[in-house]
Amino acid sequence: MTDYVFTAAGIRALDARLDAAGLLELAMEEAGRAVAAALLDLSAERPGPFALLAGGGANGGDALVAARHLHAAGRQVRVLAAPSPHPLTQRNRERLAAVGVAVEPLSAEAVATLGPVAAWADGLLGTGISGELRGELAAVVEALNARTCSGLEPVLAIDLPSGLLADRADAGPLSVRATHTLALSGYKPAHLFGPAAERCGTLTLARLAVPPAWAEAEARATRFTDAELGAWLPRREASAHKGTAGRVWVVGGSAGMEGAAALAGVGALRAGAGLVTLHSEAELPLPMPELMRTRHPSLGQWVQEEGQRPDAVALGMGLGPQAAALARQVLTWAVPTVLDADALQPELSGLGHVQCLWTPHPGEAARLLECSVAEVTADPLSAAEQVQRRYGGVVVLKGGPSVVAWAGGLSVARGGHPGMASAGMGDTLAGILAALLAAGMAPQQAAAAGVRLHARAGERAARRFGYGLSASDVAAELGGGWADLGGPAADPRVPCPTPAGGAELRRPELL
Ligand SMILES: NC(=O)C1=CN([C@@H]2O[C@H](COP(=O)(O)OP(=O)(O)OC[C@H]3O[C@@H](n4cnc5c(N)ncnc54)[C@H](OP(=O)(O)O)[C@@H]3O)[C@@H](O)[C@H]2O)[C@@H](O)CC1
Ligand SMILES: Nc1ncnc2c1ncn2[C@@H]1O[C@H](COP(=O)(O)OP(=O)(O)O)[C@@H](O)[C@H]1O
Repeated sequence: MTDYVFTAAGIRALDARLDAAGLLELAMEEAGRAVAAALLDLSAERPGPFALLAGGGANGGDALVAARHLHAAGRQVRVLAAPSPHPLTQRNRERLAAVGVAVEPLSAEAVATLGPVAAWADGLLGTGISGELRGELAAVVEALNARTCSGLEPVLAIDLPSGLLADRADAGPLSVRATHTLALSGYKPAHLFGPAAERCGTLTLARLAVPPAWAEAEARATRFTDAELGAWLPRREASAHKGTAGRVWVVGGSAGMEGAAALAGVGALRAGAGLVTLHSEAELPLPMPELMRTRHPSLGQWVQEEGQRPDAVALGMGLGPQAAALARQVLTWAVPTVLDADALQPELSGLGHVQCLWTPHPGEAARLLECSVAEVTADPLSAAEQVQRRYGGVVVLKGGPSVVAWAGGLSVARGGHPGMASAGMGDTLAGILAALLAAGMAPQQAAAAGVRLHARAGERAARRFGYGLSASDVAAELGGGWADLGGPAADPRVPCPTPAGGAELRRPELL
C-alpha cells in the first residue's frame, strides 16, 4: 500500500475534510485504539500502570481514547492531562470519567514522582505545535526525559515526539526523546529525516481510515512500496542480447579520482546494462573486466565531435573542473543523462531536459541552491523541489533517506543503511540510474526504483559488512535487491520472486 508524507498543513487539511464529513471523532477513536494496541505490544509483560500524558489539543484526545481502551483491556492507567479547549478532547475526558478513570492534573512534579510504570504515552503535542515548547509543557518534557533517559521505561510518542516540528528534520534543544513513535495517517518529514527522526526511536505507522484520494490530495510526498517499484523495473525479452539491454557511457574519473568512474561502471553493469564504456582522460582501473574503457586526449574535443549516441550517459563522478562544460555539451545530445558530483554546478541552471537526472548529496544541493547545507538538511523535501524547479528534469537528493523530485511530485525512499555513508556509494548509484534509463525506464520511475534498489542492496550487504560497507559490496548485492523488490526475472519464463513488502527498516539491529 502506498504511504504518504504529510506536513502539518496537510494534516490540518485532511482533518478539515474528515470534520466536514463528520468523521473526525471516529478518526480520533481509531488513533487512540491504535495507540493502546501499540502500548500493549510494547509492554504487555511489564508490570505497573501505563502512564498517559495528554495535552490540550487533539494529540491529547488520542491519549485519552487510548487510556479508555487500555482500561477496557483490564490494564491499570494513570492519566495526567492538561485542561483542554478542544471539543473532542473534552468529550473523551468525560468518557474516561464515565468509565471510572480519574484524570490527574498534568505537571512536571507529577511526572517526576509517579511510581514505576510499564510505559509512557506522550500525547502532549503533535502536529499542532507552534514554536518552541512553552510554559508547563516544557517542564513536563524535561521531567519525562530525565526519568526515562536510563531506557528502563519505554516512551511511545503519539504521532510525534512533543517538541518536534512536524515539517522539520532539525530538532530544537527540547523535545521528548521517544523510544517508539506511532505516526498517524502518514509520515511527517520529522519522522524520516535528520536529528528529528533520531528522536522518534522505532517508527511504526497507523493507517487511519482516510479515503485514499484525500490522502493523495493533501500529501506532500509519496513513499512507494517495493511492490510498486519492482513492477516498474524493466522486463527483458528472452531473446535479449547485449545491444538491446542498454548501452551506458560513463564519463568521469581524473587523476586521484579514477575509482569514481569505475564504480559507476560497476553499478551500471550490476543493474543490468548490456554494454558499459568508461570515457576519461585518466588511466582508469577496471574492477570488472567486462567494462570497456576509452581514454581520450581531450574529453572536451571528444564530446563535441562524437557522432554516436549511447542509450544513457552518467557524467561527473570524479571528473574535476571540466565537468560542467562537458555536461552542457552532453545535454545537447538529448539522451537520458545522469549528472552527478562535479557536474552539479550552478551554471547549469535551467538546462536539465526531461530525461535528465540530477543526483546531489546535501553539500552539492547547497551548491546548486546557493544556500547552506543546514538549510538543505533541515527540509530535504523543499530543497529537492527547489533544485528540480531551478534545474529541470528529475532530482535525487541523496541521503538516509533520499528524496526524488519531479515536476509536480516528490517521493521519499524507504530503507537503506547507515553503513552506506562511505565513499563511492553515490558513484555506484549514478551507474545504476544510467542503466535503468538505458533500459528505457521513465526518468521519474528510474530515479525512485533505482534509489530503492541501491538502498535494498545496501541493506543486504550490511548484514555481512555492517558499518564496513563498501560501494562494491553494495553493487554485488544488486541482483538480490532486484529480486527482493519483485522485479521481473531476467528470464521471463522464470517466475518472479515474492516481493519483500517494503518493511520499515530504520535501525541496523532490525535488519
Ligand atoms: N488525520 C489525522 O492524522 C488525525 C490526527 N489526530 C491527532 O491530532 C493531532 C493534532 O492535533 P491539534 O491540531 O489539535 O494539535 P496538537 O498537536 O494537539 O497541539 C495543539 C495544542 O498544543 C498547544 N501548543 C501549541 N504549540 C505549543 C507550544 N510550543 N508549547 C506549548 N503548547 C503548545 C496549543 O495551545 P495554544 O497554542 O492553542 O494555546 C494546543 O492546546 C495529531 O498530531 C494527532 O495526534 C487525531 O486525533 C485525528 C486524526
Ligand atoms: N545513512 C544512510 N542511510 C541510507 N543511505 C545512505 C546513508 N548515507 C549515505 N547513503 C546513500 O549512499 C549514497 C552516498 O552518496 P554520495 O554522498 O554521493 O557518495 P560519493 O560521493 O562518495 O559517491 C547515497 O545514495 C545515499 O543515499
